[in-house]
Amino acid sequence: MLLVNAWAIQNDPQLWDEPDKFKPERFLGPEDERDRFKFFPFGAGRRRCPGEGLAVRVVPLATGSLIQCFDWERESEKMVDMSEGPGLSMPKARPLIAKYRPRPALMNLLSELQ
Ligand code: HEM
Repeated sequence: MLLVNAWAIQNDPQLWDEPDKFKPERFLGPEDERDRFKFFPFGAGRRRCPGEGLAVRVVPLATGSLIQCFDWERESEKMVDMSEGPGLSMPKARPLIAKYRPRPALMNLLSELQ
């Protein structure tokens, strides 16, 4: 069995400028020009994830809805601990605890969903 260390490639400072920084703009270029073996969250080749099309539509929709509908806060002033725990799917070492409340403009809409 061949196991590719995707984490090492996707965090390699020789491939990425400040790999540990949140810089979504690094992905703004046309998709065709991106190196498919430099960033591959859905794998590569014949066994690559068949759910990619669904995932790239549903994840932004779900995330956007949560941001649009609720105000979010950390539970304290401390920054979120992004340490990784053991496991293949890179779980957070400590769970994220956040506070949220519906945005006033959406109270009526959200109450109709029950
Ligand atoms: C953000 C969401 C997702 C991520 C990051 C992800 C990532 C991956 C990765 C890395 C693989 C292994 C690819 C390889 O071996 O090269 C995989 C395989 C697979 N994924 Fe996903 N996936 C996601 C969502 C989904 C969804 C929504 C579905 C189905 C509705 C799905 C179905 C599958 C299946 C069936 C395989 C096995 C393919 C095979 O072995 O031939 N995935 N996925």
